[in-house]
Amino acid sequence: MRMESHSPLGIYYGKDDVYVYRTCHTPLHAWTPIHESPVEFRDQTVFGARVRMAVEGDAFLPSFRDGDNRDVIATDSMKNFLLRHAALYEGPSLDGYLAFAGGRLLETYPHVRAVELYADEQAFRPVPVPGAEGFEDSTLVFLHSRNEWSTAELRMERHPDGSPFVVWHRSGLDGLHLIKIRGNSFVGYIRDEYTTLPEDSNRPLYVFLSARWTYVDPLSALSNQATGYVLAEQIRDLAGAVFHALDTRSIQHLIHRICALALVRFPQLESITFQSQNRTWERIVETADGRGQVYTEPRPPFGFQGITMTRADLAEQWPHFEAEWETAT
Ligand SMILES: O=c1[nH]c(=O)c2[nH]c(=O)[nH]c2[nH]1
Repeated sequence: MRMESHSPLGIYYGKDDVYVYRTCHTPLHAWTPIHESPVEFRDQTVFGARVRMAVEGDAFLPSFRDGDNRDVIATDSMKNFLLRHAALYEGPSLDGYLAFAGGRLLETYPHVRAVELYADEQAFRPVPVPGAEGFEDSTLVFLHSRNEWSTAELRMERHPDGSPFVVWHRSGLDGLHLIKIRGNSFVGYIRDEYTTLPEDSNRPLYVFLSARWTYVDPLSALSNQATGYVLAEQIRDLAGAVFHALDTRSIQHLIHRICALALVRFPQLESITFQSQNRTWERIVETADGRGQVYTEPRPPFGFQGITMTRADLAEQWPHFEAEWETAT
């Protein structure tokens, strides 16, 4: 999910796909342990990101209108700026790195009115190696994980005194693909002359998920201590645990409960968004022993769902959610 930035003049430019790798970075701690996840920290011996940076400002109009490049920061220089600032960044989080680099960019180039930064984590996890007491994490060899990844995005502008501030910031999780092999139904929907889908009281459900969340205080994620940081791995595990525990009546039902529990578990979050796509496999045949099924990929088109839940939404929609969830699971 890569969004465009829009300046009042409708002009912006920047650099995309800037790959930043930094070794021997400090680990990122999961400051709020939750019942649904064993993850305590993210090893960042290899910290990787694919970054997109876009700048806006009236000062760039002459370059668009007249071909006058005197105020243009070459996008090649932007790439160098991002890479050099990866070495100078003292905090632990991807989000904090973006805020650091964005703030320094605004300080360095006073004619830039706003900067937007987006990053997809390039996850490298230690491989298990045999040690004296069983398997342990290698400190030398890391696996480039092609599975789900964390994201960070923010916009920065400057105060009247010239100092930079964060206009908005979101952390996220992309590429999460979860299959639940039974315990899902989809029944009771409108049946009319357009309906061909049979009701299913026990379907497998394969969903592609992505999430975005905002903090009550962005410094929880952006400061060099990042003492309120929510790891995307925790959101991933929470989504998996909710899927496991819930007899899902639809994907809408599932993502509502995931958002609600995330807000309960992480009081530092202001809102959470989940988007889903229904990729439920097509059932072909039962296995010979009658215990399993053979499936294949579904054909397009694919249904999708989305929800943004704020703390106020949760209080209004379901004031006793936490107690009811604990009782039900
Ligand atoms: O979880 C679902 N929600 C829907 O709205 C829907 N519509 C559909 O055809 N299948 C599904 N599944």
